[in-house]
Amino acid sequence: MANILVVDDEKEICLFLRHLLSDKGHIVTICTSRQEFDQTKNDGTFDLAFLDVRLPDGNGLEILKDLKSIQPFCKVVVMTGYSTVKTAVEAIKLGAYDFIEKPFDDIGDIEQLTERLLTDGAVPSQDHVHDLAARIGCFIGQQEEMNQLFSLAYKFAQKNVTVLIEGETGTGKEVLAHFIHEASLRADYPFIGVNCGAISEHLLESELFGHTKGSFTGAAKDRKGFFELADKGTLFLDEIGEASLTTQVKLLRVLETGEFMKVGGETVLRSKSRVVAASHVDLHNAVSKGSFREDLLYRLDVVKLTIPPLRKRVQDIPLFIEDYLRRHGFKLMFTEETLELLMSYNWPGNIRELVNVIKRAVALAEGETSIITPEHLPQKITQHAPGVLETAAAISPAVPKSTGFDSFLDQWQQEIRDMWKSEDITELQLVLDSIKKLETETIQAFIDKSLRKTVGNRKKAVEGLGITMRKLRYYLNEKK
Ligand SMILES: Nc1ncnc2c1ncn2[C@@H]1O[C@H](COP(=O)(O)OP(=O)(O)OP(=O)(O)O)[C@@H](O)[C@H]1O
Repeated sequence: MANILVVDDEKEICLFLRHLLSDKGHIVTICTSRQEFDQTKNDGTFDLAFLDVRLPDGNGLEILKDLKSIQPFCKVVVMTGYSTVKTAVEAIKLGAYDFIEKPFDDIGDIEQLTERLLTDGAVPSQDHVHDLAARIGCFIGQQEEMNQLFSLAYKFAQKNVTVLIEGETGTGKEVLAHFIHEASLRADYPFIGVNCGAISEHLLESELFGHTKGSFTGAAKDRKGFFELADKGTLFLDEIGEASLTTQVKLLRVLETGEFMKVGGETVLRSKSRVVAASHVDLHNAVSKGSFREDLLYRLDVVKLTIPPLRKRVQDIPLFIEDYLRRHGFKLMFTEETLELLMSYNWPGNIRELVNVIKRAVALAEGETSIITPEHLPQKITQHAPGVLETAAAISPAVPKSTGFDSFLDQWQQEIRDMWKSEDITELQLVLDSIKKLETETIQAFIDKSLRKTVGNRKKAVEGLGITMRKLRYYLNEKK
């Protein structure tokens, strides 16, 4: 017998849960408002709470924080509608154990969840997350942010919601999508990945939705698309931001209704697969530029998981290497100095780049030595040692550092705002001078950034900047 709290302004939901849970022998306390919750929260100890996230006189997340601080051992399940699933992500970050969607589809699910939560031993812990990750060769590391990310992914994997993964190139978006698939009830069905940016619009539509015989030149027979082949599994749409606007309309339709048609087909088919989408560009920016549909983003962005770049979790690099070497059966050791160099590099290609650097080092050391030293690393990393950066900065001493540029931008904005707000008529020359200053400083800052990135290599810098060497010298005040 357990003490269960139900907080929901919908009386039918409260009565339903009271009926369901007291039938199982539990004591159920009901609050239909924040006010009632405040009056009840200190009445005894609750083992479990079902919380609505939207109350007329309060926010469920505030109640959650409150409840967790007074009764830290009370397990909390939040109840959401489809439009509030995003709030569930917040709730889980704040310590809720799980969420259920209203209206309730399956009473059995609630009974099982209650049973599971009230039987401590059956509560899936962080160990389950790590065990699954290890089984599929997915590294999590020790950083809090990554652990929280994988635990969220694990929880949402079991739900029927679309997941959007954001992260720079090579951060492991596909690896995470695969983890979600394996953690879901769909694990026995296919996991199919497609890169929306790698193929032409026409081919992409045919790959996704299939085509009928004769629908285009070369379509010799009917073919199933990924939505059909994935069946009840997971379809991973990588680089979704690259899909054309026409394909986006069709994707929106499948996500909204589950319906689609083959290219050239006339029969409406239904998809049961779950979509996990990924993008290395910020899709909200793409919406504001008009290259991505807002309604599609709304559909995709139900649960957003953002993978941090490797440079923000360099402490995990030695662990990653250890894990990689163990998984591949290499009996090698990286020296402290080598690890330090790897940790001070900025990894624009993220884990993919790290894997390539490890593979290269292993290949160079093979048959020669079991100790990996800086000699086994590419120059871009050994040259990135502290001191080299200072050399790069010394090349253009007049240039502000990027943080300095940030504060310059703030100051500049303020200066223009002050002129704009001034009651007096502003001399236009002052405005023009200020704009000129912005131009000069911005150019200098971008040049500085490129020189830092190329560790002072001017040839590479001009290639990236798309300017001539002469122009670079001009900007660096070395007019020749
Ligand atoms: N968590 C991880 N554990 C183990 N290996 C990883 C992990 N994340 C990434 N990798 C490695 O990095 C490579 C790139 O990962 P992945 O393809 O998932 O990145 P991505 O973010 O989808 O890249 P892109 O943006 O280019 O599509 C993988 O092949 C894998 O070797």
